[in-house]
Amino acid sequence: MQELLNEIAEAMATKTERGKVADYIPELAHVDPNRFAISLATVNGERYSAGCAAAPFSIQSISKVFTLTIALGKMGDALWANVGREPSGDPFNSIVQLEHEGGKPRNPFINAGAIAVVDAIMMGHEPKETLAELLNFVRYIADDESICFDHTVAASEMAHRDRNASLAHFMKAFGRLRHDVDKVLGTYFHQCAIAMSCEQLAHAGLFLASDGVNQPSNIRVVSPQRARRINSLMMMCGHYDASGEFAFRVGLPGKSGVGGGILAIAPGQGAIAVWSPGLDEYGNSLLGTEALEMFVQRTGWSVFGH
Ligand SMILES: NC(=O)CC[C@H](N)C(=O)O
Repeated sequence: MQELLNEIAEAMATKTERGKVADYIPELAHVDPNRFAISLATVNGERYSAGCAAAPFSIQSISKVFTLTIALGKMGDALWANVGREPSGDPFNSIVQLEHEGGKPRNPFINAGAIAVVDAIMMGHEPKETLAELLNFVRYIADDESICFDHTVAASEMAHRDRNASLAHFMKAFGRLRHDVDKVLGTYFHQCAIAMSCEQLAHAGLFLASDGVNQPSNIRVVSPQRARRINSLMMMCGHYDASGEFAFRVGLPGKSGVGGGILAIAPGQGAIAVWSPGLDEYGNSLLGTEALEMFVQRTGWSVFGH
């Protein structure tokens, strides 16, 4: 397995077409597009990495998996009153469907859906309390107390919030958000600005590969049914309007972020985190997807087999 990850990292190092680093959040534009990392954490407790797998990066929308998990823990199926479970077929920051669909976002992984999820988690509390809860959860599932928010990235996104603010205000106008819009956005931007390495992310995702049980601690995080459902949502919606393409090429539940990370879950096998900052036109990591495609071709770990 170590050899395979080395091979993947070497293959990615030779690529000249590396995608485009996100610059609509100016702070993300400074990241070196030549960086690459891959980490695998298996359900048997094995760990393999190649590239700069200990380097933290902005996890961005990958955080939406963690907030969804917390929200389902707090309110269970009541969450679905305000967030749907269908792929949107539109870009991650699109507003168009909200108007026709009563302000209810299609799924928890597009921006509107994630903003609704964070509003649901707040439950009348202040942003800093919600963020402390989120950080504790992420540190717990990654078994790493060093994980932090990158406040510079959060501030950069707050300063350029017009698009996400539009989504939030629009939903609020439909009565979908309970809290003050700026407080919800501040919480959402910090959530997206969590910095993690591929090693930490693969560890954090392991409970989803393991029927809801964190490894190696053997502590249950969610029920097997909930793990299955979160994986289904990642498969159908985790890459926005390129979710079908990702399923076609990789065939694993996956969640991408505009920081260039992807967390992929191979149920019963392990969690794989990849990072390459350059994005394709849908905002998903170009080489991260290629690396995962190579990984499943060689391991046969796609949920659809070889
Ligand atoms: N796709 C993403 O990673 C988007 C997250 C980013 N924080 C945003 O709201 O635009």
